[in-house]
Amino acid sequence: MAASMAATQQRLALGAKQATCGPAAWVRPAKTTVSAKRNGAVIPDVILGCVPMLAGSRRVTASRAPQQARSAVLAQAASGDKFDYDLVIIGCGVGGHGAALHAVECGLKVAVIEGHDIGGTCVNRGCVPSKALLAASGRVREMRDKTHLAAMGVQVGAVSFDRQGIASHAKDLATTIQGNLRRSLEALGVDILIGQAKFVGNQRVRYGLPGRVDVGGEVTARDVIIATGSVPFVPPGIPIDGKTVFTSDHALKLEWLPNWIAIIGSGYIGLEFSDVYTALGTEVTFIEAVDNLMPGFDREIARLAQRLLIQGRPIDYHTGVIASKVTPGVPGVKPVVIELTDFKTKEKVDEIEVDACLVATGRAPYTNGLNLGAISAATDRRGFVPVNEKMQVLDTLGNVVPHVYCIGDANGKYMLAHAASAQGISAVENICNRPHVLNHLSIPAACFTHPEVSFVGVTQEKAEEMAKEQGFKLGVSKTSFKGNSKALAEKEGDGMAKMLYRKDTGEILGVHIIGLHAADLIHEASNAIATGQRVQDIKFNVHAHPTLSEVLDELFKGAHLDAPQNGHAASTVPVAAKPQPAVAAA
Ligand SMILES: Cc1cc2nc3c(=O)[nH]c(=O)nc-3n(C[C@H](O)[C@H](O)[C@H](O)COP(=O)(O)OP(=O)(O)OC[C@H]3O[C@@H](n4cnc5c(N)ncnc54)[C@H](O)[C@@H]3O)c2cc1C
Ligand SMILES: NC(=O)c1ccc[n+]([C@@H]2O[C@H](COP(=O)([O-])OP(=O)(O)OC[C@H]3O[C@@H](n4cnc5c(N)ncnc54)[C@H](O)[C@@H]3O)[C@@H](O)[C@H]2O)c1
Repeated sequence: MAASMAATQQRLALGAKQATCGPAAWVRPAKTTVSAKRNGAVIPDVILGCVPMLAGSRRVTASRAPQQARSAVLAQAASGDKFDYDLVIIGCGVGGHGAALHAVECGLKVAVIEGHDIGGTCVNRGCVPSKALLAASGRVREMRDKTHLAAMGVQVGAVSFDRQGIASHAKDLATTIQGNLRRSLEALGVDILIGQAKFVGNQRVRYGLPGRVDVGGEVTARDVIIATGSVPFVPPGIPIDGKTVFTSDHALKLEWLPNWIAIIGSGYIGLEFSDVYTALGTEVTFIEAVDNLMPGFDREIARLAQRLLIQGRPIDYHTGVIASKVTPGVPGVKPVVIELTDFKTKEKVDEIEVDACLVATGRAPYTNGLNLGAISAATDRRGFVPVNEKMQVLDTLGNVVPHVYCIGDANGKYMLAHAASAQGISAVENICNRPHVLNHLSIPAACFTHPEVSFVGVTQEKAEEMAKEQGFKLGVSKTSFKGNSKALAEKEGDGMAKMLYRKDTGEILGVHIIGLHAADLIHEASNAIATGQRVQDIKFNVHAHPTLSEVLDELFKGAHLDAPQNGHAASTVPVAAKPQPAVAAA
């Protein structure tokens, strides 16, 4: 999203003069244009009197305001088409927003329909506020770590924080980013329609708000993208009271700091909140269904993460158990009671009492009420909308539902903000008849704990399976942050990086990093995978010294193929010899 926001600013600075992609005829009308074409049809000058409105500010309207009605008419007149819009996007989270920006750039006339708040989960209840909490609490942790500071000759007095101040930082940031997103859409002439949308047909959508006859309407579009996202998944037997038993939706408000909190689930949300809570003085107990913590991570990285993020902090854990029953409490008066049941035997094994309980057991698609039956589609058993590799929605028989696409959390392929946005861009490319398939194995992921964990591609366990099945030798290269000058200057030598690659072809299968700024470091690897760079190419990249990026430099240089490959990229020259810390390569 940040990237698309930056791109928006850039485009605005350039005056949004002309579409930078799409068929030459798809030139987007801009304020300064005197004549323009849309989908090949010339827009008469008389209509162009309205064109500035397309590129100008557009307010959210309760009903189809005259301005929106006019632009819909304009779109029809312009294209000679029978549709109000080229593209309607249902849901305006980061996925819908990314798709809308790209569609405008491709010259499409676009509307988004949003039922709750612009920016969706990521901006209002996810990435953005959680990273604000992590930033503030991380600062508290750092400043309270006297040993760490003393090792650099720094002394600090007592460090205090204001809980409400931290909570406000998160809320204010969400509000700011939400406003930025809205303005970026308005400035590009995207119509923002408010209401819950449902299909009437493949190319016809109705929207409105319950109990509000003044809100809503019906629009038609040549293509429709479903981008309705997800909501917290709460297992049966767990009543959410929003005070003592809650999901991330409530936790992000940081309304109070319990002395002791149980976190059900040790995935991304569980880990990031354990980082926030322990930094601010709360003790944590993890309850994890699988036999080990962080089951989604590469095993070696999870073991190191356990040492760096769990041990030495006020955290204990129960693994292989589920919270079969949770009874809410009353803050300061009555504890929350959690019954633990063995995940495999289903026998009750324990009962714990805590001040609060955060349920972080995954997310469920928000696809209710879309009336998918009207387009002969149905969700899968878990509520996700099935799609093919072009993000086209599939019906119950696996056939493409014409003109309907689904991106982001709602299709369940990869529940990350940047994945939603990338899928949106991919869907728009396909809508514009430029076949595009997103390589999901090149999408990076990061957990913003202190230190951070990041990865791209497959885990070592999966790579070993692939090597066995496909009969190739797996290469494993590893480096440590302990050998990196920049990390040592920061007294942050804890961490490692690992690369998995094919020893025969040099193909990079996965890269995993845990350590300072791992979330930023992963992109060299993810971009290499996306662009098909191989070990024998990437090891000639040059990295500034001293930077953390040299952790990856050493990782790439430490990879060895079975047989020397012919040549490397012509423009690269082997880096000048510089002392390289020892690198372990399998
Ligand atoms: C606590 C937390 C932290 C996270 N941190 C990160 C992170 O650091 N990095 C990361 O990559 N990901 C993170 N995520 C995941 C990320 O938020 C999601 O992957 C992302 O928001 C998905 O985007 P989306 O556009 O698919 O859906 P959403 O952001 O959920 O947006 C969907 C929108 O559609 C609207 N909508 C739904 N149904 C309808 C309808 N019928 N009509 C009209 N509108 C409708 C909703 O109101 C919503 O605004 C985090 C999630 C959580 C919960
Ligand atoms: N930094 C990030 O990118 C980031 C941060 C937060 C959330 N997210 C996204 O949000 C989504 C949801 O995050 P999450 O942490 O809730 O889900 P998750 O899938 O990452 O982890 C859920 C964990 O809960 C465990 N679990 C499930 N049911 C359980 C039960 N009944 N009892 C005990 N344990 C149980 C699972 O084994 C798993 O370890 C993720 O898919 C992720 O993509 C991303």
